[in-house]
Amino acid sequence: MENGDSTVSLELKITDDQLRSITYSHEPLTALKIVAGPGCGKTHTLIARIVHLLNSEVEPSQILVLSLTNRAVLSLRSRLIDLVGTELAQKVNIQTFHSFAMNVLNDLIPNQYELLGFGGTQMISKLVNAPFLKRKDQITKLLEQQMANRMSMFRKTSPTSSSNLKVQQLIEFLHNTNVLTSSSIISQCTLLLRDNTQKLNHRVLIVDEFQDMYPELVQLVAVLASDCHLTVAGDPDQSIYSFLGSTPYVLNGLDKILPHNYSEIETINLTATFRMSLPIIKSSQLFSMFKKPLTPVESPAPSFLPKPTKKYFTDIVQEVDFILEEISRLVHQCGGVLKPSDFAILSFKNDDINYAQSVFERHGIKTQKLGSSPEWTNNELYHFINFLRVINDPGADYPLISCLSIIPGVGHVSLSSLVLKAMSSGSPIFHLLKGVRPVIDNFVEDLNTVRDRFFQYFDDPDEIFKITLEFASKYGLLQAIKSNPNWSQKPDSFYFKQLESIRVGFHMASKLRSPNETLVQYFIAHFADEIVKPTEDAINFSTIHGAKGLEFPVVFVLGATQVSTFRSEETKRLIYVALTRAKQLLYWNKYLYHEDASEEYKFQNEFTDSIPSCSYEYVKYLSKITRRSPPSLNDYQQGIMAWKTTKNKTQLLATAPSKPKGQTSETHPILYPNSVALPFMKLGTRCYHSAVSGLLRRVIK
Ligand SMILES: Nc1ncnc2c1ncn2[C@@H]1O[C@H](COP(=O)(O)OP(=O)(O)OP(=O)(O)O)[C@@H](O)[C@H]1O
Repeated sequence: MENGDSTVSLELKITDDQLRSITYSHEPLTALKIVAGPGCGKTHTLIARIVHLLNSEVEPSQILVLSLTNRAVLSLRSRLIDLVGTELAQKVNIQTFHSFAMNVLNDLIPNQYELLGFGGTQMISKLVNAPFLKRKDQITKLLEQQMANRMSMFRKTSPTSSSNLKVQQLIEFLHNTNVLTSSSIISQCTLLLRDNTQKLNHRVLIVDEFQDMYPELVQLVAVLASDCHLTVAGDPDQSIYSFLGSTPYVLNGLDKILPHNYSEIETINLTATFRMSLPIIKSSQLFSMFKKPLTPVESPAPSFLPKPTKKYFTDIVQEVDFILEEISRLVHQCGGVLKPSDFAILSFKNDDINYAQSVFERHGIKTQKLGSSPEWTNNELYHFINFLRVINDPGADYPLISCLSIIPGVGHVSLSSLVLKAMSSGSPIFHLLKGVRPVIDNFVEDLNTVRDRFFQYFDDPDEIFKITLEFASKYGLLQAIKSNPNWSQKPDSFYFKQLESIRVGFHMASKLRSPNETLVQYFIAHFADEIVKPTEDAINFSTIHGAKGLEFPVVFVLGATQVSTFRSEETKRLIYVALTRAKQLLYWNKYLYHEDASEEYKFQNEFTDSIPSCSYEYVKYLSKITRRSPPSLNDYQQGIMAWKTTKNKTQLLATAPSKPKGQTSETHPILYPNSVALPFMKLGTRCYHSAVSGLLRRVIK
């Protein structure tokens, strides 16, 4: 394609099937479906296809690429940048479904829509005081039903006292304040686009991870595909969002989703995997529903590749101790070929992963939690953003009521009567606060003082962060944190690290904002895009959902609390995703007292109960996978000896050199106009501690 006077060229190693997928026609009303197992290069192929499109006179802005998570979007963007450079890659429209839908809503309707976040569901449960509305999923489900029907079905079940806010009034309040749930954002966007598709100018729509499309997303894809070319990629065995309504059969049913005027739908299967060793392929195939043929690109596979290890534990304490010692052994016996970032510990449940991470941190080992949105947006620290928004604009009802809902001493009656008054008078809630409760009067008085300081320092990220944190801490943030039943079990670093990522987010916002917006406006619009780029000196922790699409040389799957492995097909698919994140060494742990007798016999051939040996031959082989120099035979032997003679083996891991000699870790964020990638460990940790440790530590511990 002509881009100024430069031409983009593509030099990649590709298989024949990948080449066919990359160069397949992009005529309007044709579709290409790429079905492939883990590591077969779906993402790799999609990126190469985008480069091919750019070379085929498709303008970058005419390519719309949608995926589910920030992490997937970041990965697609950074891989595209590697191939075509930042300037051209930035022009290709790569977004999550949610940010795309939110942008469409905000472009087509002159309202500032916002997402009902973590704080919102907590606020709602306090506001309506309905016993049937306690859990986040119940609230979200109810709101979605209500928003969809725009009618109250809950008159009978909603509270009857006149001072109570009824559910339908709550819906109206949220509607007036332009608050949407994550799935209603998608459905509202679909409704709008049904009448307005001409406002979008894409010629090609590309959707990655298509197996995870749930009904609302499928409808949006159908509308967006109405007069362009569609390419989708997916793996039915990796469909793990059935709780949102997705099914592994959605790929099969693509023809039923697409408009009738589509002239052809071509399917290309990719079967060569570039990721997993042959023993890992064989073990993971036990969990494949669709039994797709999958072969390693390396053929024949060397005979010394270790089988995955299957270990049994009675509880998670014992299990995590084993993992700690095993990682320490591998790091030392492999003579520098494996670094902490090569290890991933994956689990079914967030609590397990938090526990495991806290044990590692207690031993002084650096860790990082992977996820597709910043961790603090899914816990009590989310309230920080509401305080920030209230300081920035007290007239915004939704963040204001969210803040009021966590102030100790402000109860359901005050909150609901405020909302009802605001609805009947049409005044902003801020104008109605006087005299409601003494604590609210103090809040208003402090808010006015805080706002003076806030606008004085509007361009100073550290001050903005500090002012907001002080104010939020005084009015309920700390109590909200402490109300979490698990707060006392979390390591000291749990909230500190996340606060640090917020503070660094402000720094990034001050660099990335455009001249006509403030750093706070930028931060408010983009905080959810932040994801932490992995660093070399930290071990990775993630839920299986959060590790989707990633790969690591060594993977441990936590299992001691996973009582029944074969409860459902969905669980099998989760296990499949977990096992297939591993390139070389895989540990699948299980709960000792639960035997799935009917299935267990199948594992005998594909797993072993011994730990893999680190022979020199294997270490040299591993060095090719991790692209690090192998140790000399002498260094290797010394590592083995050091391991044998050291008593405290875990301590050995904490003191392991974090970086190979002469090599610096690559922690630079990739800066996109609509994302904030945060290398938070690099930017002034000390300054942050002095800013917040006094504040938080005093109250939390
Ligand atoms: N033709 C190729 N040549 C060399 N490496 C490749 C090729 N195709 C894919 N890879 C590598 O294989 C690995 C897996 O690729 P990719 O992430 O695109 O797979 P995927 O099918 O999207 O995986 P998953 O299903 O787990 O999301 C990556 O490290 C990628 O760089």
